[in-house]
Amino acid sequence: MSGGAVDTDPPGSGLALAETLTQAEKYSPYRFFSADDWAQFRADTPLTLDEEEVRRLRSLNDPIDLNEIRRIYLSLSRLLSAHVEASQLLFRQRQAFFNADGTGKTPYIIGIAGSVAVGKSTTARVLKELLARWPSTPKVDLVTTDGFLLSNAVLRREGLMERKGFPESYDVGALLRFLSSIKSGQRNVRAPLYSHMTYDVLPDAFVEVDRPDILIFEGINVLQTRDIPRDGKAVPFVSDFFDFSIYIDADERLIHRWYIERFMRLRQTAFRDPEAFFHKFAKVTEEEALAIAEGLWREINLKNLQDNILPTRPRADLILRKGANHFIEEVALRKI
Ligand SMILES: Nc1ncnc2c1ncn2[C@@H]1O[C@H](COP(=O)(O)OP(=O)(O)O)[C@@H](O)[C@H]1O
Ligand SMILES: CC(C)(COP(=O)(O)O)[C@@H](O)C(=O)NCCC(=O)O
Repeated sequence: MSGGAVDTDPPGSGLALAETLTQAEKYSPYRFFSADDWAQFRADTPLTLDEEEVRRLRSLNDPIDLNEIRRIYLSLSRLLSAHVEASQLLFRQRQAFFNADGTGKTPYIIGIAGSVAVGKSTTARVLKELLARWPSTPKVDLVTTDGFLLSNAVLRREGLMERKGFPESYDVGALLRFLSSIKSGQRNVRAPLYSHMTYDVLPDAFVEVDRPDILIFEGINVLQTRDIPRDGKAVPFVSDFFDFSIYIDADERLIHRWYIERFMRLRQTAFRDPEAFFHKFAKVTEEEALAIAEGLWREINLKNLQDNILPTRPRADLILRKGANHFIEEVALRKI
């Protein structure tokens, strides 16, 4: 990441504006933009969503609005359009290089990573809609990695219920088989589904992915790596299948606040359902609920963020850094 020997201090991978606008940017693999500068790159990209559609796409507790789409997401959509077009051109050039006749191009895969409660789902859904409305009307699918979690029965048996979301709680083999099938151009590839209501993977429920032009693959773990074995039997990382990756970032204290606020709102909504796994938390006092949310944050999600998610940030092609209220304040784009 440091780009060779230099006399100065090695660049940090942090995104604090003060740091990024100085010496560090010169040696960093990223170019940094304030949200206002980033917004200029939307050029004449049309706004294809309306206020009502944005309301429908956003998650609980995420105040994203049309202005934020205009400010951040139109430039991102334009950038991704350039990347997808370049990838299609490269594909045709490769075909010519091999004198191959046209087996179709396989899906362009965009990974979206970041902490629990940082708002990955909203970003993924908004991008899906914007990309699908390009003039070329590509088919865009979205898959989330929670479907690849081990079932609660297995997690309990292995003593991993308190480690949900940690690397060992996913069926990594299934994740890799899924992405490998997609990238080899297979049709009707099945991805398992997760329910936040039952807090478990859904038995026998799948979504079928049938050769989309673009697949958005979203989850906390998508940029994670593993130790490489010395016996030459290395298996790929999930991100080896990505054409582009995005990390949604924010100060740990903000994400903490968003997690707690969301939990307290879920108590008044989703947890009210007697079928909900967390229904018991709708019935305790406000103070008890707060203590439970704080415990879940501290013991599971914060640890996972610090140990397994944040360390993957420097692997992303693009980092969207949020400030208070979920609004993006800074953008870092990997130099090419
Ligand atoms: N216990 C829960 N019950 C119902 N919905 C939930 C629960 N936990 C999270 N969600 C919803 O699931 C989605 C994914 O949440 P999460 O994995 O934390 O990612 P992010 O907040 O980055 O999108 C969000 O839309 C969130 O509001
Ligand atoms: C299901 C999750 C691991 C997120 O999974 P992802 O889609 O990012 O793979 C997370 O939302 C979660 O439930 N974490 C467990 C701790 C908690 O209940 O907050």
